[in-house]
Amino acid sequence: MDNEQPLAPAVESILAAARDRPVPEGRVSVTPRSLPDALAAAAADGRAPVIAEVKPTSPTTDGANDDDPVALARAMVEGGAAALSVLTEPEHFGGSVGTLTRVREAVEVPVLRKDFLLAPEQLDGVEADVVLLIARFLDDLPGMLEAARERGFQALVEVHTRAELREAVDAGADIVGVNNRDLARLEVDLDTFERVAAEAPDDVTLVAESGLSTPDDVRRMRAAGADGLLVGTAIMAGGVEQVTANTRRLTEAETTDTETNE
Ligand SMILES: O=P(O)(O)OC[C@@H](O)[C@@H](O)c1c[nH]c2ccccc12
Repeated sequence: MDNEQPLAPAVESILAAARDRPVPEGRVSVTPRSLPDALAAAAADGRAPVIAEVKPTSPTTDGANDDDPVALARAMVEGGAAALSVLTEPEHFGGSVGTLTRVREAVEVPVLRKDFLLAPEQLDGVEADVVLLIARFLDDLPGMLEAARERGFQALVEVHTRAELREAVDAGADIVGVNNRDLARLEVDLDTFERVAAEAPDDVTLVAESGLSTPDDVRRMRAAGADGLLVGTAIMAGGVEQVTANTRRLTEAETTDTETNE
């Protein structure tokens, strides 16, 4: 555990709930859809490689989006999303593992399980193509990475600082997300990705996470080396009838038309 600044109270509360969650029975064994391949295929197709996130609510969002998660997910894929992320944290993000299963059955793109997983047994209980591992919360990151891979998962290791990036790379992470939101103040700063990504080895798949809302943000993160862009709030805004357009606006950020129009 990396103790820089104290965590925000909301994050402490999320972690306490994560520690208390019942351990799922059994053990999953996944045949994953490749996230790096899906991101690369989108980029080769001229689409900005967006991972669109089904996030009904969050500690930094007002209210909740009650639209059907499967309808939202389909709308995101229709808008060109290369992959999806589904919150499964129940108490603070309105997620569930059942939602993830239904979404993964409904789409063909890779699906990331977004949750606060602290121990290997918590990886069980639901299949996903990718699991999120947050470096700051894991005392034994290499152990969690190994446990994830033993079950067939790909792992997206989330970092916020250069020190955490080194930790992730040393642990053998090959997909790294840089969260622009800091877990101490819950504030977003897009410089974070630029600063941290500059230090990443070339063979790591890099994902820029949080706070991306405009085509300019997408182009900025791509210029700084992002292979993927994780976007929740800006895509969820307006509900299901808006989601396809919200997604398309970002996936088309790199086409000539969009650039000349803005
Ligand atoms: O809604 P945003 O700002 O587009 O962010 C999406 C995603 O990065 C964010 O939900 C997130 C990043 N890391 C997390 C860890 C747990 C829960 C959520 C997250």
